[in-house]
Parts: sequence; structure tokens; C-alpha cells
Amino acid sequence: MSTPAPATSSAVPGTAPAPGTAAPSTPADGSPVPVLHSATHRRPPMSEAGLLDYLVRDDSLVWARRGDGIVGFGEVARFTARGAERFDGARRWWDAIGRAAVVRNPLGWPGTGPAAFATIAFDATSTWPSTLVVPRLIVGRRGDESWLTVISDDPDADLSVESAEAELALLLEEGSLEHELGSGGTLQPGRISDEEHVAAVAAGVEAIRAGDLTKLVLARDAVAELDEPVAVAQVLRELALRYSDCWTYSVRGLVGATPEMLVRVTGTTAQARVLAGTLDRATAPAGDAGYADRVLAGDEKQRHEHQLAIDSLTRQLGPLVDTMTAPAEPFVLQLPNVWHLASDVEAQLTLHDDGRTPSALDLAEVLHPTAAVCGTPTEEAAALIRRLEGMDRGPYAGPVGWVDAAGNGEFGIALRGGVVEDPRHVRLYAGGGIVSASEPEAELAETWAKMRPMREALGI
Ligand SMILES: C=C(O[C@H]1C=CC=C(C(=O)O)[C@@H]1O)C(=O)O
Repeated sequence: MSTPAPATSSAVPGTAPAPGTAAPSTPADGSPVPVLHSATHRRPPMSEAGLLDYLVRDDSLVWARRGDGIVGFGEVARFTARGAERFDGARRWWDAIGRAAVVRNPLGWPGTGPAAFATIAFDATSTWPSTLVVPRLIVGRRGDESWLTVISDDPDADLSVESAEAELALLLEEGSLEHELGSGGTLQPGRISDEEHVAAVAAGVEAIRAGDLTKLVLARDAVAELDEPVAVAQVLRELALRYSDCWTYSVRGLVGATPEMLVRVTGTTAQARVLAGTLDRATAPAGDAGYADRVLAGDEKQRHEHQLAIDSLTRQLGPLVDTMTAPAEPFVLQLPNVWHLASDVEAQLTLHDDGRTPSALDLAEVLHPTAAVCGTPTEEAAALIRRLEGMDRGPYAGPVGWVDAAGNGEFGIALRGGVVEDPRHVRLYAGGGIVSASEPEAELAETWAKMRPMREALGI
């Protein structure tokens, strides 16, 4: 176990909070948290585009799918931590914020009231600052319902709907849509070259065949070097439009659209979308309608890889739930770049003695890392990842999403994305599950297919 580094208030490189909204940071050592005051106002139904119309600022916080979700602007409080205690520190901080907050929320739906956007590092040894951010304004939509929450650490702040709407209008007007997308750039090698990735996969297959473990997920990176500063808002819109089955996210420099839901908590219900097993659509023969069913769903190796990911989720979730349903057969999820084997799992959470159920953040800690991004058994796989990859995954493959004061929330697995390291450099990550039948060259090709959404959205 590594020693947790103290919480800091450092911003992720390449990002900046909205002007005039520098946030007080609070350490994880139990010292007082800011008392937040919030008011949630109902809004008229949005246009069909929903939250897409609100993806106009590079510095916004985003969790959106098919126009639903939440978008945050500005920042009133932030927690950061590194090390093994990053989850625990984040949970304690968020619980303390929730207990102290003065909340006016007549709606009570998931995502209303104060909420925090979160990115948690994949590994305890990472230098990535696991971060919770409470925005100044949150716009939300769920179907026909829409709301605006305003949050302040000033007890005398004006939280009226008029002033919140005026502030939002100004922020949107200042939006960064003037950036043009795709002015060009190149993809540079990352910390792991193609050859190194192939060699790492071959070594992983050898370890699996030797019986050291059953499954391992190995990843690599590449750096998008852009001719113009990255237009984050445009990238998000591109991803959200093209990858409408995915959850588009942006949290302080971490940007992407993930197809995999680690956990969603709505009241006492927990849901997950487990993915493992991939087929590149670019290599599919034209006009062969049954191709994915035959080559993906009908493939022993892919199904084995998928089953291991389901097993890891249900094993971890099992002790916390009264009932759980997982389909007997995965379905084929079609994305613009790849097909995946997918399974939707749903569970009813067990009530604690105090009448509460675990929050989305609690469950993200319990479930991370699943076999979809680490391997089986977890400890052996994590150790081998450190040895064979030898790179800091940062937030890649860690939980990304949001949690509200009631514990509702959504945490995706931060896949199909990248980190804005500075305005002209975005580090992309992708990996794949390795089992005994895996072929190193095919695994390398799969990582390229998984980087395609971000490359397209960046215009390179
Ligand atoms: C590790 C990644 O994908 C995971 C999620 C879906 C399918 C996967 C696979 O087939 O290997 C991976 O487990 C990634 O996108 O970087």
C-alpha cells in the first residue's frame, strides 16, 4: 500500500476553472469543509438536442448521453488526492460536504441539488490527482425534465432563478465555439511503442498459459500533437453526436466518450454495463449482416473474456445487494468504430442498519478495477500490468462521472478518451483484454480501433 500524498489544489494542466471561480480546496485529513448553499430550479423542457446545446465551453464539466445528463460550469469546491486513500478521502470529503450543505431542492431527482464531478486515478501509484469538483452552476436534463442548480459558499449569495439563469446565459455566450475543429496535427508515439505493446501482450499471453493468471488487460498510449489549441467543447460535441450510445465526459482535462458503465446508482438500484470482447468494424466485409454475431458473439475466446468481466463485477457487487440480474447471453453493442460484447447488470442494494444504501462513489470503489480493465485475479493482473506496461495510466480506465448529495450517481470507466496535457497535446490511451488465445498483432490493431473516436473528434 502506498502512502497517500496530501490533497492539493493544483489544477490539471491544460485546463482552467471559469474566470472568477477559483475553488477552495479541502484536505482529506478531516479538517472542515466549506458550507455550500444551493438552490435547484426547474426549467422548461430543452430542445431535442438537450445538453448538446450546452457543450460550448472548453472548461465545462460534462457527463452526457443522448442529450441527457449534467453539465457543470465554474467551480465552488474541489478535493484532490493521490495514493491508496484516494477513494476513501473523496468519499469522506463528499459525505462531509453533503452533511454541511444547506440545500433547497424541491425536485429531488438524481443529479439535482449539489453534485460533484469526479475523476479517479486507475492505480494507487499514479501521479494523476483524483479530483472531485463541485461546480458553481449545474444544468441537467432527464428526458422532458430539466433543471438548473446554483451553488455558493457564500451564505448571503443570491441563489434566485433569475440570477442563476442570467449567469448561465453569460457563461454560454462567452462559450468557446469560435474554435474550429480539425485544423490538423499528427499522432506521435506515446510512452509505449507499437513494438513494446506487442512484446508486452506476448509476455502476458505466456504468463496466462503458464497458469499465473486467467486474464490481463494491457494498454498503451499515443500523443495527439495539434496544430491549433485543442477545442475541447467541439471535441465533446463530436463525440456526443457520433457516439450516442456512449457517455461523453469531461472532468478537468480528462475527455472522452465511454461505452462502459462501471455503476449507476438511482435510489436503491444499481446498474452496470459490462463490456469485454471487441471486433473492429473497419475490417468487416461489406454486406455481411451476420458478421458480428458469428465472429464476435460466436467466438469462444471473446465470450470467455466477456464472462470473466461479468464474474468480476458480480463477485464484488454480490455482498452488497439483495437481488441481482445478469443476462445469460451478452448482446452485441454496435458503435461507429467497433462491436462489443455487452451485458447490462441490475441489482437492488441492501439497506444498511442506518437505512442507507451505498452511494455511487462507494460502489465505484468496491467495483474498481473490474476484469474489463485489469484482469483476473485482480491482484496478480494489477502487478503484471505495472511490470509489463510500466506506464502511469493516470485517469485512463479509472472511474469518471458524478455523484449527488443523496448518493445517486453515474461512474463510467474512463475509456476511449485522453488527457489534455497542454493546449496542443492530448494523450490518448487504449487497451484490450488478453486471454490465453490472444494474438499480439491483433491486440495492437484493436488499440488503434479504440483510439479512432478521439482521433476523429480531434481531426487527426
Ligand atoms: C480496455 C479497453 O476496453 C475494454 C472495454 C471493452 C472491451 C475490451 C476488450 O475487448 O478488450 C476491454 O476490456 C479500452 O478501450 O481501452
